Amino acid sequence: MLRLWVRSEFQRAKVLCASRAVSVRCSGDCSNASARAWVRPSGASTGLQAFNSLTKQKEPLILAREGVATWYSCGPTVYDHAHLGHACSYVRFDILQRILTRLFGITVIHAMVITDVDDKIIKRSREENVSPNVLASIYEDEFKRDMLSLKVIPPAVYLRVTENVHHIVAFIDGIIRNGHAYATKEGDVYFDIQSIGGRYGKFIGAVDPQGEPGSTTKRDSRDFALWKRSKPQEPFWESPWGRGRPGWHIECSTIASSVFGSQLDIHSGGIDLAFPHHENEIAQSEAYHQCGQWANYFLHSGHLHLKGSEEKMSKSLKNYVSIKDFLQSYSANEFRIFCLLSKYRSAIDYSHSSMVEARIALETISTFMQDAKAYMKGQLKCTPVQEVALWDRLADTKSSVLKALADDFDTPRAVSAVMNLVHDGNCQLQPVSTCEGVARSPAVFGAMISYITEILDVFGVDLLHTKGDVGTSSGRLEGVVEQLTHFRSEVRAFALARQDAPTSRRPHKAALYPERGPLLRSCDTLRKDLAPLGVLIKDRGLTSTWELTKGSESVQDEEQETPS
Ligand SMILES: Nc1ncnc2c1ncn2[C@@H]1O[C@H](COP(=O)(O)OP(=O)(O)OP(=O)(O)O)[C@@H](O)[C@H]1O
Ligand SMILES: [Zn+2]
Repeated sequence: MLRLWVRSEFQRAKVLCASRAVSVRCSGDCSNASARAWVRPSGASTGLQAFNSLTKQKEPLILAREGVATWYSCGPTVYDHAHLGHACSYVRFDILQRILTRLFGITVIHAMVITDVDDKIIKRSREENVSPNVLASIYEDEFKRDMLSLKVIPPAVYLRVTENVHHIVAFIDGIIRNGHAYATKEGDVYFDIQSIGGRYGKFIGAVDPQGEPGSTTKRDSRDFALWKRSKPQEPFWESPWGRGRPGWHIECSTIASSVFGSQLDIHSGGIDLAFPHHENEIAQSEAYHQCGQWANYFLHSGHLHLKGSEEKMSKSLKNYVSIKDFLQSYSANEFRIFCLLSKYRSAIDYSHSSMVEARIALETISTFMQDAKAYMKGQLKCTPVQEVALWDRLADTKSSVLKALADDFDTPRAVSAVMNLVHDGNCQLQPVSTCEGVARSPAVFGAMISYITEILDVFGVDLLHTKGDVGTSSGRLEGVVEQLTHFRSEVRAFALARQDAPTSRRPHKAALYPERGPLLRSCDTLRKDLAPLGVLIKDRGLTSTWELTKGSESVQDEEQETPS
């Protein structure tokens, strides 16, 4: 339903954009400096705007094939534990992909490389006294498991560099034949930056392109390695230039091209990869394919820092929190909310207090959902609800969320719209002890519950399993809590039953049965004892509801009328 509504909403914008689109053609002249300007792709507009690092501004997102986005992302270099910096980048892009798929009806075809041969892998494998293959495969498996535990949808394919070296050799050979790379007498191959003239430098920005260290026979200090001759004891492959292994940048150009051919809609990665890695990928790919614009959109995510640190979290700086350690204290849902609360392009500070903020936001939503359900079931009795106003607020929220997400995936704005809806819903749920004859409006709360569940599900936040996040992964355990609460409710209702006639001490109200007092006190004790264990029981008149929390709750004594 949500998707159909969205599609019709964006149909108009789509037609307008498509008619303005300019076609991108392979110029065949990669040295033409004027070809540096970004050209709006031809194809189908999605109605979204995305910030394109190639133009440093928001551009209409236009896909070569209607309803399909080809998406390549640089994966990790697997020589150490995956950390929260990785989590941040891959969860943020996962959220973007879910938005495209679920809200805008776009099929995302996502391919990711795993860098499993590299200087750092070789160095670490020597330190650990294991082979580079074994080391890489241990950390690759761990990375994939960590991504699953963060509920990141896996790409359609993961591709390892070591399984694609034959493609890489052929790709380098193609670049040499096109006149954009050269082999040295030592057996290295370098990209010839001067051969592409002014086309190099899309992402340089403030960075001074010193170039990487390498052979003294490089033609230009900025030339970078496509192929490195192997040193003793290093892994190697045979090639026309002798034994060696691929440079870092060439793996992405080759592997992206082997999956998607000469044209790509979206390329993503952390902002640290923009220069030189993505710059060099573009140079290689356009030199190989002899085209003017290989990838149409580059999306870069901001860095995660430990709060107060200038440096990004990274393996090489050893300033990281591993994903596994993080998940001992917080849940995947909470991490997603933490990510959603900032724009994907912003730098983000990680700290306990920022996680507490995310936790509180999630609990606010969960508590509203529980209360709204209790209201629907008639367990929570409330003053009359302004139903028409709530329906209007719901419709406004849907449209604000959609507008925010179509505007370069503005998730903080979308979450804020949802939180405002929760706030307004809460304001309407004013409990009363009796509601005889009061009109009820369960349907509008049902609609709010459905929408909030659905939009959070789009973001990958699974409210149904929020309970599972806090340590009760088994649905059976939830069943036990349900039964326990039900039993307690019956005992409590029995203890709160009143004697038939008013007594002289309480002439206007029938008294409770004094001998049932201990039962009532036991019900209170059970409620208080369960709270630190993460089970929050709420008594609502004669019935009770429950929800799972993080277990830090302390419960006040209920003002019960204890039988004397
Ligand atoms: N702190 C971070 N914040 C956001 N994204 C990050 C962070 N660290 C790494 N990434 C992103 O994760 C992906 C994989 O990065 P990579 O394996 O190079 O991690 P790394 O820890 O930076 O490693 P190294 O320290 O060896 O460079 C890249 O897209 C990178 O931009
Ligand atoms: Zn890459």
